Parts: sequence; structure tokens; C-alpha cells
Amino acid sequence: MNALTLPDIAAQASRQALPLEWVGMCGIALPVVFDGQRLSAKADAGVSLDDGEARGIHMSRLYLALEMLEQESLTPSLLRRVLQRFLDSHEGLSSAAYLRIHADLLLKRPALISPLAGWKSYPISIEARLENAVFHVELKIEASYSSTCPCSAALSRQLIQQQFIDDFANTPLQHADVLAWLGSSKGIIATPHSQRSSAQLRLRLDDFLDDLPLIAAINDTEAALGTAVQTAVKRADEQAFALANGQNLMFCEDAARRLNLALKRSPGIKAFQLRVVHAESLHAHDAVAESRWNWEAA
Ligand SMILES: Nc1nc2c(ncn2[C@@H]2O[C@H](COP(=O)(O)OP(=O)(O)OP(=O)(O)O)[C@@H](O)[C@H]2O)c(=O)[nH]1
Repeated sequence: MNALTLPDIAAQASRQALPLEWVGMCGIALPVVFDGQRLSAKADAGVSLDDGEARGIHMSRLYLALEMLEQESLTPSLLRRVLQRFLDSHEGLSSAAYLRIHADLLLKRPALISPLAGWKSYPISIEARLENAVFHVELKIEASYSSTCPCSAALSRQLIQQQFIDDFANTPLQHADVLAWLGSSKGIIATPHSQRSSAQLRLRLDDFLDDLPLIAAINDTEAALGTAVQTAVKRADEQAFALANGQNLMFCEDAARRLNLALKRSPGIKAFQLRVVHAESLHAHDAVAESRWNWEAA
């Protein structure tokens, strides 16, 4: 029997000569390592197809290069080496290589007061590209927090004052009576609305970093907002959370400004775009603010 040669369609000439900006595969299942954890990730791997005459790229070569990510911890250097392998395996076809990794990062977070802790999941994406020998990395991070409306808080306080006037009109004030009143439902006849909110960050990293500053950026984000969503909660923790919310009343504009200031100081970041989304309980729609720093220049 004659041995048949396998047809190689990708190596044929294209019927319509046209370069393409990005060709590759999206949603490749891949275990990656970061901060000592193995993450279940999805990768998008691609290259430019500069040679408009070539029918296709070699998908399997990109796929196999991803094996480099299985054992070694994710760093800018590792991402660059993977991208270089994409290019080396597409010599003459591609001048740009792209890799996106999507995963959930699990971080153990302590309770505010009690000696408890629990896990929080942060959706992250790492986007690396090597274009004409220039290497860039961007991080996308989503962190959830609580926001309490400052306007609603002021309106609630006014109602409480009004109730105080009604209940104590023309009566001499006794400390014990006021204390009891404050502890009753009349002392808090109105409560401000608050909502679970989301900070969505897109961070462009400095060149030549040794590590990906994912955890530092998450920590700086949560510290700036002051009301990160909690994990294990006892009553003492819930009370501390109520206090944190009361001390950090925030419109979406306030949250965006706080994050802008914090991320400018966060190490390893040369530019960012951020978006905060307050899933309002007052409305059926969201309040949203965006901010950028150095974005066009970087
Ligand atoms: N370029 C391209 N390949 C595709 C596509 N869909 C499926 N493939 C298949 O991906 C497989 C791997 O492609 P290659 O990497 O070129 O495989 P190969 O020719 O055996 O490998 P090399 O010898 O390294 O070139 C082939 O069987 C392609 O048919 C597509 O849309 N574009």
C-alpha cells in the first residue's frame, strides 16, 4: 500500500492575498501556576499573519508552546518566552504574537474582627503581546465591594433628626432617655441604600518587571475603597463592616477617584483604565464611572 502524504492546507497559497491582524485560538483549557496556586485558566493564543499570500498559520505550534505555562509560575519573563516561541515557530509569517490568559485568582481573606478567614475569587486576565520586538503586558482585574450612597445617608439622617424633634419636643432631655431612643427603631427610622459594586481595572505594566503585581493591585484597590466584600462573617465582623460602610459613603464618582489616586501609587503600573459599577438598589439600573491615567501616552 502506498504511504499517503497528509494534505497541508495551511501551507498552500491563499486565494485572496491579504494579511490578517490576529489569527489563533480562543478558550484553550490550560492549568497555570501563580503565587503557588494552580489555576484553571482559559487561554487565547494568536499571531499576526503578515504574509497575505499564506493560507493559514500553524495552530498546533501555538497550542504546543502553551505547555511552557504548565509548570513555571506566571511572570512577565515567562510570557515573553512563550510569545517568542509563537514567533519563532511562524518565522516569515508573523511579526506579532498575542496571549491572553483568563482565570479566577483565589485569595484567602481575614475577617474584620474575628479570627476567621475565607476565600475570595477575583476574575483576572493577563494580556501579553510581542509586536516588532516590543513586549507589553496588561492585567485585567475585577474586585467587588460595598458602596453606600452618601445622599441617601444624608436624607436618612434628616428623617432621624425629624423623628427626634417629634419625640422630644418640649421635654427636658435625659441622657438615659436619649440613649434608649438611639437604641430603638425610632433612632434609625430610615437607612441609606447600599449596593454590591464592582471595580474593573485594566492595568498596563512597567517594562522589565520580575513579577505580575496582581495581588498588590487587588490589595491597593480594596484598601482604597475600604469596603471590600467579606468572606467568613460573625456579628462582630458584620458590625465592623457596617462601620466601614458608614465611614466610606461613596457615589460611583468617589470610588473612581479613590481608585485613580491609589493605582497611581501602586507599584509596577504605568497606565490604567478603570470602571466602577454600582448595581444600585435604588434603581433597576447601575451607576457607573470611568477614569484613565496615561492611557493614550503609554
Ligand atoms: N490555520 C488553520 N488551521 C486550522 C483551522 N481550523 C483547524 N485547523 C487545523 O489545525 C491543525 C494544525 O495545523 P498545523 O499546526 O499547521 O498542523 P501541521 O501542519 O500538522 O503542523 P506543522 O507541521 O507544525 O505545520 C491542522 O490540521 C488544521 O487543519 C483554521 O481555521 N486555520
